[in-house]
Amino acid sequence: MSTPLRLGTRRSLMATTQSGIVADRLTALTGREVELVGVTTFGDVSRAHLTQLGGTGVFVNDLRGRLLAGEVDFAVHSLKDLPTKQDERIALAAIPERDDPRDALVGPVRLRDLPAGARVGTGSPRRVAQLRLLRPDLEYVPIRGNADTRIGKVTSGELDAVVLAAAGLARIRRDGEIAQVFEVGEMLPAPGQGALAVECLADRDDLIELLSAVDDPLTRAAVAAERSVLAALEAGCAAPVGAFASGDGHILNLTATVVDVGGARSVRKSTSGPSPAAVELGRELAAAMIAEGADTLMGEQAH
Ligand SMILES: NCc1[nH]cc(CCC(=O)O)c1CC(=O)O
Repeated sequence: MSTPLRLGTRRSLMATTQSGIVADRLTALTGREVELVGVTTFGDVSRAHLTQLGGTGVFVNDLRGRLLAGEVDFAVHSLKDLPTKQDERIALAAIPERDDPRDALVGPVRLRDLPAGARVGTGSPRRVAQLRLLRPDLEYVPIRGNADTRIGKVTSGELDAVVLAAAGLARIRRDGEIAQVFEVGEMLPAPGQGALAVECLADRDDLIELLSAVDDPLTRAAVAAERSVLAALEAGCAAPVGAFASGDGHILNLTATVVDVGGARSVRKSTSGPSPAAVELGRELAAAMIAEGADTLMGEQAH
């Protein structure tokens, strides 16, 4: 009997749910037991300073610190929170099959049925920018906090609706309150949205091999293309950049957009190409978008 693998996870419901799903799938496929190790990250204890600390990257870095310290064997992150530049000491050992990549509106009615002037909460420039294209007559209110806190502002009447990732809502079992799931054509998700990243130390070859059991090559190719767009635009997770790719393992279809935060102008382009060239596909699409002025839309805050 081998010892259980230690999976480091934040203690939030969303984090423990997604860690538990990966743990169960790994055990089912490999027979290896997994033990969840709850970790309180620096980002969890000093939420107020999250903006100064550099957004969700703090959670990722804290869990990576536990890997480097040998306290846990592997970690599961929301892929869209990973910086585009990989730490070479850490291996992205698996990208499991993606959940719903789309954004969702939590509120009483669909976006088109909200009255003019309705207050819609979202902290994401990407969502605000695309929502402004759909409904320029609404008021967009920046909000922070976890998904429960955000939904609470609708329940309390402080806001009329909030927009969150459908996958995250499902993981905290609040998807019953979704009034509308946006089609990717009307609201491009963040690169990697709905996907998970399984990381361990880069020098643990046996563990990387074991974790590859939960890897999904179709998802891996799609998110590689999406993240390549983001990297080539030199944009971070707070940039008004949406990207979505899907494919059959041979051909990958990729669409990306950059919208100026005022929602007045946008650049949007699609392409397709062979799946193994996912990274090049994303890079070329970004270059074509920059040629159409995408970089001038991002503003200072995107860098
Ligand atoms: N930035 C926070 C974050 N990171 C991952 C998710 C949702 C789940 C996912 O995209 O996999 C969320 C919340 C949200 O955007 O609504």
